[in-house]
Amino acid sequence: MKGKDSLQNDEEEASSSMAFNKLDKSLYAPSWLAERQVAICALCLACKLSSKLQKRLVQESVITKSDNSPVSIADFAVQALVIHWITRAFPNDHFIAEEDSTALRKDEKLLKDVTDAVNSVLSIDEQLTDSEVCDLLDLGNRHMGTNERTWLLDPIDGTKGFLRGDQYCIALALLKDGAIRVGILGCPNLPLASVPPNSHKVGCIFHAAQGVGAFVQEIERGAESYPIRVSDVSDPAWATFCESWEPGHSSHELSLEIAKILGVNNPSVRMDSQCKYGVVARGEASIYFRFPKEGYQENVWDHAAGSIIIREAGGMVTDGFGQVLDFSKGHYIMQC
Ligand SMILES: Nc1ncnc2c1ncn2[C@@H]1O[C@H](COP(=O)(O)OS(=O)(=O)O)[C@@H](OP(=O)(O)O)[C@H]1O
Ligand SMILES: [Mg+2]
Ligand SMILES: [Mg+2]
Ligand SMILES: [Mg+2]
Repeated sequence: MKGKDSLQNDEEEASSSMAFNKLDKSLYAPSWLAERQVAICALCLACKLSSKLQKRLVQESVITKSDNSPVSIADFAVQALVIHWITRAFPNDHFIAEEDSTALRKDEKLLKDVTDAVNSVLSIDEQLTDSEVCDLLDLGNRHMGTNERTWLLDPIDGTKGFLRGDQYCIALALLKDGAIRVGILGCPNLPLASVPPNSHKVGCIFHAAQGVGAFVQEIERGAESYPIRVSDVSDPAWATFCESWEPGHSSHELSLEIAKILGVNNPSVRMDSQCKYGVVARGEASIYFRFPKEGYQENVWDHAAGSIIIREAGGMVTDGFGQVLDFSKGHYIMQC
């Protein structure tokens, strides 16, 4: 039988172990290392594939979706490839991705071109069939519970830029328990840095994880990562802002008007895709304005990865009312 003291000891032990558990959690917050490594690997391969496809652009392989936006072989092939890579490492994870297999299931030649493209960057023993490619694509369109680990994927963000031969990126983010935990942007046409010694190297990957920071690296597995910070310019007169290349995606007139009111003197940097978030995260521009037409609802995959990279680089991403963005409600971004 235990005396008072021994009970007291048990209580002390229990409370100290609770304290340890608390301490444990705060000291060893997840760094999402495995997820970052797998996602960076996936994007290295995906960037290799998209660069190859951008070089041999075949305009007849571009189709127009029901919302009038373009989609190419590259969008389908990259989505299938990235989902293939992530599910191999994390078979229970879910996805919300931009594309699906509907068009491919109706067009044998297009499906074959997409499967060939994916297989061109996979080893002989990993080759996928047409039907596996369709199934992988459709994994991006299953509904998930709000607490499930869910990857948000834009296989080619800035498809119009991609087709023009300009900037685009591959955007991947991990949502868990309602918040974005990891974000990766593969930007094959963006210089590694704007200043020497790395300005001549083209192509970079931005990556960030909650509480870990934001980094940039070359598009190469195992390449060294460099920490990045947003600009410390506080006087708008010295600020540079960026905005969409396409005036139909974001009003150039409105951003110019607001820039004038703020006293921004520099001309805007117009660039396709979430590459804009990367440019702001490493301090080459200080503001990203986006003013879509009234009624347009932003997709989660168009901003999730960019947002965490900005936040981890010391910046802020909000809607026009200063509210943080909610990525946890499905395809569309909600205001918190
Ligand atoms: N009407 C409208 N308004 C606002 N945004 C739209 C609109 N239409 C499309 N999109 C989305 O814009 C994504 C491309 O990113 P950006 O607009 O930053 O780049 S761009 O310079 O305009 O190409 C683009 O992403 P991708 O479809 O992945 O290319 C779209 O999701
Ligand atoms: Mg699109
Ligand atoms: Mg997009
Ligand atoms: Mg896209």
